[in-house]
Amino acid sequence: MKSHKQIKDWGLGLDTPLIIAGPCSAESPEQIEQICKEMKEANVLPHLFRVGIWKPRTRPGSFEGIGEEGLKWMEIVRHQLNIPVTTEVGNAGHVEIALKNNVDVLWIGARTTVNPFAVQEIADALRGVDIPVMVKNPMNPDLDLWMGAIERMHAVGIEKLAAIHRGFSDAYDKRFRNKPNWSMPMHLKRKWEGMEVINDPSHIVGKRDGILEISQRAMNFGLDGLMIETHHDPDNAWSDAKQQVTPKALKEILSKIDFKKPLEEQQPSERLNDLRRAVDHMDDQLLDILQERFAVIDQIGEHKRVNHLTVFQSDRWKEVMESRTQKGVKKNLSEKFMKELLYCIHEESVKRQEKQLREAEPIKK
Ligand SMILES: O=C(O)C(=O)C[C@]1(C(=O)O)C=C[C@@H](O)C=C1
Repeated sequence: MKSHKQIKDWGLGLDTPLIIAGPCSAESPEQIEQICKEMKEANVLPHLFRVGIWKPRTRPGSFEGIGEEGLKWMEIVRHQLNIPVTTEVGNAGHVEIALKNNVDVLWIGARTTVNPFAVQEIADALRGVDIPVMVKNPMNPDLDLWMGAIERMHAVGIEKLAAIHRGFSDAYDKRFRNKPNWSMPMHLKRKWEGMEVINDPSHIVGKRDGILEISQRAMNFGLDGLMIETHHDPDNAWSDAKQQVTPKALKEILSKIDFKKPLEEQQPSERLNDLRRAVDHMDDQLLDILQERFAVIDQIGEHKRVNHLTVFQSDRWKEVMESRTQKGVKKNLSEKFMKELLYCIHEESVKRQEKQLREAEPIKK
């Protein structure tokens, strides 16, 4: 297990669920001042103020960020709100400037995570520096690439680490700007014990509507915080105008979310224990049934071997797939689940039978 420091141990007085808010891009000192003022007026104080200083844009010609000057304006945030500040770094030069300007937390963006050369360059620039780093998922749903970027930070001694789920680029599904993949953060948490994952609904949804829904889903899945782009005048923002919300709207969103309780705060519940015991029992039954099914599959395999039949029987398989899927759907199981389950079972059947053939009939040389 890789040891790292969780958000509460970053020494910044932060805790989960971590709320990060602030504009997509720093535009002017007046803009930063106004956002802080409206956050105070709306009585919504994020734990961490986000700000984009260098913006990786899809096409040249869009606003590419204000640069170092914008970091000087972070004094306004410290003065007005007294909270730490985070910004995105995309190369070693950005790291140097961010550190010089006392940025408290860095994040690595999706377009950078995708490129191990860039990530390594950032890691090398951070060797020996004690600063928290949050790593956004890469553009494409590749868990190893995401983990690899976090590992590169860890390998140079960065211990204060977290991940950010901002969704994945999808050529076909245009319901989202970046489609969420809720199993990916769960796999990350399983593979890297204790890794906290913040959700970025703004980049997932790409517009104001839907931020609440996606934030709630993130909490339902047990994610550890939210990063929501916030601007005093979203429609006139220099970047991501459609997806930013006002401080007042942020307050409303946060007040509607049902933040789930951490495990340690939950009351031990007899009802939950009873239900879990029932599940344990049913899982045992499922395993017995699977064991029996594969015992029959092995007998069919032997029959196929003796009679020189192929392992894969497409007509039979089609029939099994269709009839079981229909039955499953009638029992309120989703078609997608049925297909994935049956596909998995079939794969295993075919592998077992092929292994039987391989082991029973060594090829004569
Ligand atoms: O019916 C067979 O021939 C089987 O071996 C069983 C089975 C299955 O798992 O249901 C496995 C492989 C075949 O492609 C079709 C079906």
